[in-house]
Amino acid sequence: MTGLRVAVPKGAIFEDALRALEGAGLPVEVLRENGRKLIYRAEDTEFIISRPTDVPVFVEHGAADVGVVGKDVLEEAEPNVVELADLGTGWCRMILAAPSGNAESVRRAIGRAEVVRVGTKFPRTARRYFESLGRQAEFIKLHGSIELAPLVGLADCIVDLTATGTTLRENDLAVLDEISTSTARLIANRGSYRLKHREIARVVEGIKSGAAGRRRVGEGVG
Ligand SMILES: Nc1ncnc2c1ncn2[C@@H]1O[C@H](COP(=O)(O)OP(=O)(O)OP(=O)(O)O)[C@@H](O)[C@H]1O
Ligand SMILES: O=P(O)(O)OC[C@H]1O[C@H](OP(=O)(O)OP(=O)(O)O)[C@H](O)[C@@H]1O
Repeated sequence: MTGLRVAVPKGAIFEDALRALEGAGLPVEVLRENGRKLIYRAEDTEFIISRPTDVPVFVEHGAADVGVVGKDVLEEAEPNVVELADLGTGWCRMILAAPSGNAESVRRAIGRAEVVRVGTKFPRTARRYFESLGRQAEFIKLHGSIELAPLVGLADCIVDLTATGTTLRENDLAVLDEISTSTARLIANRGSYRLKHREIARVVEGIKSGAAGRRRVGEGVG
């Protein structure tokens, strides 16, 4: 019995988010219906299904009490929310990459402080990275298939996520630098965290103990 509204991201981290929320005692089974509904109710918990990048928007504005979102999205959007737990899943890397054949010339261009064109879904993250190098760049905002940009002359390089490396490999792109790593996080609305502290703390505890188990399993691999 939580009385919480929970924002769940569709896409890459949907299943992991369900498993973590389930481990924290939330009645997520209803979300496995596979329909087109956007709101699901079970017991006194409400789940809303949103685009991953919109999860912090719903949470910041109080339209959801808590939500699950990648750290990469939090670093890009810097929403005014409380970050409460690391789910330990949805691991990926934010990288700078360029076509293998151009990788060295792009690296040299950045080294010479030439203004390179960067295709990315994460322009603020990319800008911060170039600023940390003391370099300027032109950022071209895209919403998907970022790897395409340098292959068709839209950009010299990209700042994007990679997990298995398959997309980079199949499109013949090389990693020039790793900017950060990301895993899925539980976030809460600031007001909800005060008003529904006990309910949210219970979810956080459940997720943290589940995440510890997930890390132990992961550590045993390889
Ligand atoms: N290939 C991947 N493997 C594992 N996790 C990933 C991968 N790509 C992204 N992620 C993680 O999952 C989150 C959601 O990614 P997904 O690809 O489902 O979103 P999206 O459809 O691009 O989002 P939106 O449409 O809202 O911009 C990312 O923010 C990141 O934390
Ligand atoms: O290293 P990999 O395992 O191949 O994963 C990397 C891909 O996953 C994400 O794309 P997504 O699937 O979200 O599609 P998108 O291009 O439409 O954003 C990311 O933007 C990469 O393109």
